[in-house]
Amino acid sequence: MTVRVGVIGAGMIGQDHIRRLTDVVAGAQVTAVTDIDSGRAAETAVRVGARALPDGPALIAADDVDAVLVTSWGPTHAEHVLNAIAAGKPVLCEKPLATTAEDCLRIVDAECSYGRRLVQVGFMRRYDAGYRQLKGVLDGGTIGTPLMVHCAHRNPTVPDAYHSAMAAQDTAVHEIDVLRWLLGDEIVSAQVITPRATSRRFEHLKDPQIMLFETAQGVRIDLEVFVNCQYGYDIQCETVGETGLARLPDPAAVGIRTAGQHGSAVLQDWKDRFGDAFDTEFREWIASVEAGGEPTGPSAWDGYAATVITDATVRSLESGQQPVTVDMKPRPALHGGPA
Ligand SMILES: NC(=O)c1ccc[n+]([C@@H]2O[C@H](COP(=O)([O-])OP(=O)(O)OC[C@H]3O[C@@H](n4cnc5c(N)ncnc54)[C@H](O)[C@@H]3O)[C@@H](O)[C@H]2O)c1
Ligand SMILES: O[C@H]1[C@H](O)[C@@H](O)[C@H](O)[C@@H](O)[C@H]1O
Repeated sequence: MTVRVGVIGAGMIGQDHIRRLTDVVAGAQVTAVTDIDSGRAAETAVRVGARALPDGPALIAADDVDAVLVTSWGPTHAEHVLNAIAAGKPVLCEKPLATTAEDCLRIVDAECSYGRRLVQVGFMRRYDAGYRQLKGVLDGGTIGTPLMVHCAHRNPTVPDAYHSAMAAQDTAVHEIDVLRWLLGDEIVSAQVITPRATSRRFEHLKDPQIMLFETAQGVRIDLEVFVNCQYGYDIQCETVGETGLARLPDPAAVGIRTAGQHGSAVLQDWKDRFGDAFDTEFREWIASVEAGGEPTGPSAWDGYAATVITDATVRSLESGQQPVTVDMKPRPALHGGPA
């Protein structure tokens, strides 16, 4: 069976995922595209042999759409995801699930009322080969009980439109999701500290930022977010346990020795660093839709948790850099809570 996918939002990442569904992932076909820029939707549809539809509701209702991909702007996600649940169609929503915790909860509640999981959130790091190896080591008990995690998330530069809260909402949100998954633990408090600011930033931006998280089991996480580091796109994650240490592998790169030096190139772009992870994410999502089962990836609950934790992180940044308690609602039975 070919899974027929309708795409809402044909911008930067929407185009990349349309290419992925068309050229990379077997068993999928993009049959419908919509964008508030109707010219962009029409041009994209012609290119991939799909139909351009006027808006999200028309696309979700279409008979030739089995599953929905939401890649529009964050504030519009909740409406499209709620409509997909109402239509009983599986939906993969790029992060964030919604921009407010209240909207995330409405989605969680709608799914619970529907009675089965339909929603997957686009946290692609869970599909990265290195993170999966790291999780295998932690779950296998090789380094004993985890005690501390040291992370860094560095981008070479960011545009003027990137503001200080985005360090949590847009950037650290990837660590927030992947660390909850890696540790099988919940983040219960967040704090931000701002060191000396780099001169290579737009004036309004606090950069770098150090984020400190604590989990329910008492694991301490420190995360450096430095989005104007100049030298490359660099993701580091080192877990210290009772009997050892496990480090996320760097992407494979040719070692070069020349002119009395040795070294290797550092990637410059997150699309290169996580391109394979996105491919795996989409392969596994399409396989789950084809099998008619529930999605196996990050859930609506994970989307809710990420939004609540990023909200607490931003509150710490904006209110004196003190620790802020993460206030999460009880987990429903559909998402592993008590029956
Ligand atoms: N997983 C990741 O690492 C990752 C990376 C980049 C972006 N994203 C997320 O993907 C989403 C899109 O980001 P982008 O960089 O592609 O943005 P973009 O601005 O390039 O594209 C968004 C597109 O959605 C369209 N759009 C907006 N509202 C719409 C609506 N209601 N209906 C139909 N179309 C609508 C816009 O016209 C635009 O073409 C964001 O939520 C972003 O956070 C995730
Ligand atoms: O939207 C991007 C993307 O999510 C990247 O993975 C992250 O490194 C960037 O900081 C962020 O701005």
